[in-house]
Amino acid sequence: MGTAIRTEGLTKVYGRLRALDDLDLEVPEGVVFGYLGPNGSGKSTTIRMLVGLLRPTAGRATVLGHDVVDDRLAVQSLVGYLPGDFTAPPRLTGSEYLRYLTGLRRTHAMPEAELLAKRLGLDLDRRIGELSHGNRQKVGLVQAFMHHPPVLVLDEPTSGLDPLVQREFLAMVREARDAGTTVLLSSHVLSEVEAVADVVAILREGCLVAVESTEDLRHRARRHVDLTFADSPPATELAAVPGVQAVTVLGHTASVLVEGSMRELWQAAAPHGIEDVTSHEADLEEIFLTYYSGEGQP
Ligand SMILES: Nc1ncnc2c1ncn2[C@@H]1O[C@H](COP(=O)(O)OP(=O)(O)OP(=O)(O)O)[C@@H](O)[C@H]1O
Repeated sequence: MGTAIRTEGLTKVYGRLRALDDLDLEVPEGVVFGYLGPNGSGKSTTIRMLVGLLRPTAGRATVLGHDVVDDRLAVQSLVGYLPGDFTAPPRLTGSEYLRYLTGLRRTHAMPEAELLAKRLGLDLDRRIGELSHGNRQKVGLVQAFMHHPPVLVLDEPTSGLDPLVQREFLAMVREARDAGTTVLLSSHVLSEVEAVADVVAILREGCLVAVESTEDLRHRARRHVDLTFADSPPATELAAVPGVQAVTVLGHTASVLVEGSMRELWQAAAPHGIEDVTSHEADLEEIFLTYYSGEGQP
C-alpha cells in the first residue's frame, strides 16, 4: 500500500508564532486518519498547506506523490476538501452551486450529489444564504464527496451537525474508505474520530505528540473499574497487580485505575468473591488528556 499524504519538516511560521513546527507525517493510502488537537494547535494550518492554499515556511508535503506547492493544481484535483469555515455563494441554491462545481471540475457528479443530499437530509432547492449553519455544512460535505476523489481532507467535518446526521456522515466516511479512499479528518471531538479512524495523530501547539493506531490507543487507555466485594476489598493485593495505577476503597468497593489488559486484575480479585463490577469504557479522552498534561509516554 502506498502513501497518500506525506509531510517532511512541514512548518508554518506567523511572525513569532510557529503555528506548525517540523511536521513529519505519513498517511497510508486507504486509511481514515484522525488529526486531533485543541483549538489553535495547527490542524487547519496543516490542512490548508496540504491542499495548496497556504505556502509552507519550510519543509514539504506531497499528496499521492504530487508536491503541494509545485503541483498545486494536480493536488487540488485529487482532493475532496471541506474547509473548516466552509462558505458558498449565498444567492445560489445548493443545487445551482453543486452544478456549477461539476462544470468547473468537469465531472458528472450531480446524481451522486443528489443522493448524498438526500442521505444527509439537505434540501438542495433552498438558497445557501438561507440555510442554517448545519445545513450549509452539509453542502460542504456533499461538494467534498460527490465526485469520489481518491483523497478526502475534511477540517472539522461534523461541526454543527446533529447526531443523526453525524452518524450518516460516519457511514459515508466508512464507505469511502472501503472503496479505497484515504480520509484525513481533523477534530477536537475525540469520540467521533475514535468511531471511524484507523490511525490517530495528536497535535499540541504546532507539534506532533503521537501517532498511533486507534486500537493501540484504546488498549493503552486507562480504565476505571469499581469492584464490590462481599467483605473488605483486598486493597494491597489489588494495588500490586501489574497495570494497576491507583486503588481507593470506600466501604466494600474498590475503585481501581488500570492501564492495559484487565486479565491479571480479574485473577487477583476473583478469589475474594466479587459481587458487582462497573467499568467505565476506555475512550481516547483520557489518553488525550494524559498527552496534554505532558505525562504521556508515546
Ligand atoms: N493568518 C494567520 N496569521 C497569524 N496567526 C495565524 C494565522 N492563521 C492561524 N494563526 C495561528 O496559528 C495557530 C494555529 O491555528 P490553526 O487554525 O491551524 O489551529 P487549529 O488547530 O485548526 O484550531 P481550530 O480547531 O480552532 O480550528 C493559532 O495560534 C492561530 O492563531
